[in-house]
Amino acid sequence: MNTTPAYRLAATILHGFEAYRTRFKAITLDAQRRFQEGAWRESQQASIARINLYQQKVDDAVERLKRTFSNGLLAHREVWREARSHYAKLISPRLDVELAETFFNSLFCAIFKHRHIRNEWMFVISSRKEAAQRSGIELCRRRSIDGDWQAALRWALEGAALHNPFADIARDTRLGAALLNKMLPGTIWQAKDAAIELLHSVFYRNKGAYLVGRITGGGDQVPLVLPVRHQEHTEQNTEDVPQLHLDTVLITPDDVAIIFSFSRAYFQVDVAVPNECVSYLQRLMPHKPAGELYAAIGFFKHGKTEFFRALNQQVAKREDVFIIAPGVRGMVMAVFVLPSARTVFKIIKDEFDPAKDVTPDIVREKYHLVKRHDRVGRMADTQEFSNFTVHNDHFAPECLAHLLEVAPSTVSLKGEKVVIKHCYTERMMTPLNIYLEQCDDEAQLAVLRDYGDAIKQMAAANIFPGDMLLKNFGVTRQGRVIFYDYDEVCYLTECHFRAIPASSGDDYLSGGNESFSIGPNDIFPEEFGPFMFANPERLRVFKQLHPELFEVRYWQGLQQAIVDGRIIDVYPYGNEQRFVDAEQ
Ligand SMILES: Nc1ncnc2c1ncn2[C@@H]1O[C@H](COP(=O)(O)OP(=O)(O)OP(=O)(O)O)[C@@H](O)[C@H]1O
Repeated sequence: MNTTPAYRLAATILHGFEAYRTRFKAITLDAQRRFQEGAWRESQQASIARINLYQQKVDDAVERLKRTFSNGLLAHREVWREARSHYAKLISPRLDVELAETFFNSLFCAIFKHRHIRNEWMFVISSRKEAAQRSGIELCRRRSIDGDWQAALRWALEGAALHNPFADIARDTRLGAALLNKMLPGTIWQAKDAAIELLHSVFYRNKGAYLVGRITGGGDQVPLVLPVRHQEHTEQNTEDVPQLHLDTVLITPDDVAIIFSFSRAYFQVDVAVPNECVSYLQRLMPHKPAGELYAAIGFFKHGKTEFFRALNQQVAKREDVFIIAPGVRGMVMAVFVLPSARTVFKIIKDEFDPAKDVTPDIVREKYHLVKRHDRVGRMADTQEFSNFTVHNDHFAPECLAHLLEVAPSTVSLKGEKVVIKHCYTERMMTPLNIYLEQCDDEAQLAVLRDYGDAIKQMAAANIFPGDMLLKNFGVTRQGRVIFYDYDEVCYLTECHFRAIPASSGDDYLSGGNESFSIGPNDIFPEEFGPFMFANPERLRVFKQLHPELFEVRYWQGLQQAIVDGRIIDVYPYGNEQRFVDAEQ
């Protein structure tokens, strides 16, 4: 047996990784039961527990390393070089090699405080070529249509590992087939070789179970997602086994991409070979970076590894340079972008604008809060980086000068390198204020409706954005409005929604009226208008679309629903796409 310190180091890290994977799997596998029983509150807790799990297991493993090895040994980079090579051999039979490598990286970074990030000592580049990782495990089930789309949909639903019965599967498949008839390209609908293919794994999130795959035929393909939910009237009934229904059928790449969006909670889905599942999903959604798909199935740390590798490649291509983010500059964050990578980088400034009542620690805590919370398709996911290092000529000079000026404690020059001690990255969007200046009337109406929906859906998930200015929201390629400025977010239930007393006149905000004092959490929905829109015509349209947002009662009603434990549905597709009520 090999007992060299480097081998024992590798074996100890692997032990830590196995502990993480075992617990991750247990939480994930239990999603089937949670869905079966309609244990929605438990699902929310499981989701948070699984997000926190990674750091807990890294901390445990660091502790173990420190107990087992002397500091001198752990600080010796040559030992890590050897350990890396032992570890690569030890993990080679595994089906999740890439995740195991990321775990090794996490430990290396924890011990060396994110310094010395080099491929010699950790896995900056994966040790494995993709081709070597084919497991031979069957990912999908498949059935030809043979002219009967309803029967194929019945097979799709009944063959999924869902234990509850469908309330009316004939109706579900009839509606599903009718929708496919309307939406599928003729080349597939009429193809003799048309077939449905679905991943064996079921994707669970919130109150939904999603079957994911594709429809092929005539040399063509479309993605396919079948969202399954509990029948509404059985939901509260604890006596009966809840019955199921097919909620809609999604086949456009945009609709499917929205289901897998970076702005949603991660799926609970048991996948035998993560890398093969992600490759399959990428074939359905070619625009989605692998990193986002890893995150979507719960492996957000490995998503960060993939993101970092892709970013390095993009930077090396030198298609463009880092520039200051277009739009209004932040009072708290210095934001720059690499447009070709569709990525923004956010650095906490050394000094905040006096209008801001937060500290750097509060800002970090708010970003962390959002990371753990259900982002309901309305809040961008972020990755956190320490000691992010890039050659200085990758920056536009004015961008680098700006960062050095506003965040000198975070951004520094080391020779020709720019070292950024801490930053967040997230997907680049078009800031809503800029989008509104550029879009036509039809797009304006759609985006104003979605802006209000975004605020309502975050509120239903117990998040109040704090700062609802247009500049704090972005618009995705699919025209969805997403919130990205977290320094003032709080739980909706912590807010105190108030009406302005009739007698307070114009003095109330200045405190001129002594009988009317304002507390730190007081919020006056009647006053939202001028904060949101400088343009009165836009405000008028918005008020017509979302009048309730300006009413105290509306907000208080939502707070009560949250306190009562009513978990409000937020569908990752339009209400008009749902089959519910379709035949009534
Ligand atoms: N994901 C993104 N995509 C595109 N642009 C973005 C993104 N995030 C931020 N920006 C740009 O950077 C600006 C500042 O970002 P952000 O609002 O996060 O900073 P802040 O300092 O917290 O802002 P505030 O002063 O409103 O508190 C935004 O107004 C926008 O123009």
